[in-house]
Amino acid sequence: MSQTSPSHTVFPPIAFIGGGNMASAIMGGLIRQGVPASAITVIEPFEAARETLKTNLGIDSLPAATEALQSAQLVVWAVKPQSFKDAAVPVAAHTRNALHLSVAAGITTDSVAAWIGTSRIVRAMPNTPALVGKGMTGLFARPEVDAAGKALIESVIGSTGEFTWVDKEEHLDAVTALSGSGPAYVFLFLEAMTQAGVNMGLSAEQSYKLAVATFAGGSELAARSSESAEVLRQRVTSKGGTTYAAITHMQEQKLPEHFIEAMRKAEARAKELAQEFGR
Ligand SMILES: NC(=O)C1=CN([C@@H]2O[C@H](COP(=O)(O)OP(=O)(O)OC[C@H]3O[C@@H](n4cnc5c(N)ncnc54)[C@H](O)[C@@H]3O)[C@@H](O)[C@H]2O)C=CC1
Ligand SMILES: O=C(O)[C@@H]1CCC=N1
Repeated sequence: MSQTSPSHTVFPPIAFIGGGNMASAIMGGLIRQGVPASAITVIEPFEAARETLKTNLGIDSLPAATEALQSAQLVVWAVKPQSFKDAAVPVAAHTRNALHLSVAAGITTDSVAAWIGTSRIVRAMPNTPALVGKGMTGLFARPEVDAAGKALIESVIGSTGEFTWVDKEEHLDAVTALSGSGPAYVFLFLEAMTQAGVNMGLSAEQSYKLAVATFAGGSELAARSSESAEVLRQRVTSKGGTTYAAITHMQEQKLPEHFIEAMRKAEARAKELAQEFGR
């Protein structure tokens, strides 16, 4: 079940560990909901990233963990999986009473709990369309997270788009392969469709516009329709027509099978990340 956040949420003080792409997407959502930049504490060691946060979101960030973290009731972990363990050491002592939200791919909540000394953890897998309020996020809560904690997470993540809860933590690896990495698949298709248009004589600009609008329109039609993607596809595909020629070639080349196999690779990589960078 997909949901969006309730409106008129009052957000408590929130800290972000890591102020890169994903953190910025979530902070942008919070700011759109009316959270003042001054209510957000960010630990971000790299100066260039701190300047970007200031310029884009008006947020002042700190280069290292300080006692300022103690006021945070929610700590959002948005560092790379390989940086998580090192980042946790200086933060943990200040944040044991907070609720924690990790967006790191692969890293299990068992690892996070061992590093930060509390089990009040929600693990999330967002995606970059969160930057424009069109994100899709998978969420998993440990049993130690109560209903109020889950409601807070729904408000924070809901400010970036839609979300769905999974009952088994391992399913977040599937979510990672599907919607977490998924925007990159869309962009790869956009690149290929644009190139095809150029090869057939269209300008790059016009070709890209056609491709982007086709993805957006196809997605919107699927979202609003009660019919399956297969039926919607068949509606476009006149027997012996142009679409039939393209789809038949894709099926003969086993494009769907290759695509499914590629997503298995992403899921497997998420599990490897847990092994490589977990506790
Ligand atoms: N980019 C994406 O599409 C998605 C990313 N994720 C996850 O989000 C996490 C962050 O990814 P991005 O935002 O793309 O990476 P990013 O590289 O843009 O941001 C990570 C930030 O963490 C900072 N950092 C490094 N060491 C730190 C430390 N010790 N303390 C505090 N901050 C530190 C870096 O300077 C950097 O600005 C990753 O774990 C990734 O798996 C999840 C879903 C989608
Ligand atoms: O590629 C990655 O590892 C991260 C997780 C999902 C999207 N980006």
